[in-house]
Amino acid sequence: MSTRFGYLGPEGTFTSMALDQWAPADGAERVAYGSVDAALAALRAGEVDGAMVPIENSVEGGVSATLDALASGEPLLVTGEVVVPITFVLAAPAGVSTADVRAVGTHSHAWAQVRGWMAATLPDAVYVPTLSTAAAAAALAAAPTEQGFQAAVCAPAAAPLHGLEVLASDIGDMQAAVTRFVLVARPGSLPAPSGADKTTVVLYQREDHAGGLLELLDQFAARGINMTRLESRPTKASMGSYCFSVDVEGHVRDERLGEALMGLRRICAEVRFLGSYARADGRAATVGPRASDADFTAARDWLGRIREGGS
Ligand SMILES: O=C(O)C(=O)Cc1ccccc1
Repeated sequence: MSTRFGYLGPEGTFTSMALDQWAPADGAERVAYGSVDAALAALRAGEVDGAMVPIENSVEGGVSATLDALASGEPLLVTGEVVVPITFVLAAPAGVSTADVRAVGTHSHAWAQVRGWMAATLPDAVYVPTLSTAAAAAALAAAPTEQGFQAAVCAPAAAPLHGLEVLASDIGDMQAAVTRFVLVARPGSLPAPSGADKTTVVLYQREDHAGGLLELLDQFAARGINMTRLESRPTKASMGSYCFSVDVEGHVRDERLGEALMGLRRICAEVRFLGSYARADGRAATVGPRASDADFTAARDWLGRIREGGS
């Protein structure tokens, strides 16, 4: 049976490029969805076997739609990550020039990354949000006069794909911008440790109290675990109620991570495990002093001995 991958479409989004990178031109079927929520709902419903969604951008930060959809609802697991360099073009149907552009359609994360260029080049242009960058390009190509915008900000490859011409290239404010995408699956078997892994969890506190976040983070720090991302997201239950979405280096099968998660399970109202997966850059985890598997196993063996009256 071939694998079916859902993704934030249509073809030509940065997410579709992440999927190209993850599953290059093998027989896997690809199904485009209009939003992150739709792609993850299709995965939960069993329409697809995996879904590629954007989670974090080096300029604009976390993708709230993805963080929130993973933090609640039927459990899902991240099974891999892909990092894609991001460059943007301004694209429009043939015959439209930069001087004609009064409004620009694109994804909110793309707009945030070209704001400086827009302020300098098209200071009066209005931003029109679309569900993805390629959705703006596809809409312009299908009905150029009905969108309320004359140009789209999208990936360079999306312009020819959707029959648009490039008015300006490389319009991103930060040359080195990258976006991190995750491949999500329904719960099942975990990827085996690769030696260079990351683990993602969402932590829900029991009650608000002084030092509460410090207590959570200390579970990692005390066991020599390096954190690579920390975001607070509203739980949506009431004003001021937050959960914490955290990436740490290592695999749940690592002794230090297993012990940290047990510590968190004791002190949190809920710990949502979102997966252990190979990190895109292949960099091995930085492990604090005396926090290797052998160190933890030796300490546990010692405890076993003294419990039996030994030393
Ligand atoms: O809209 C897209 O092309 C996406 O894949 C989401 C996105 C938007 C801007 C930067 C990175 C990802």
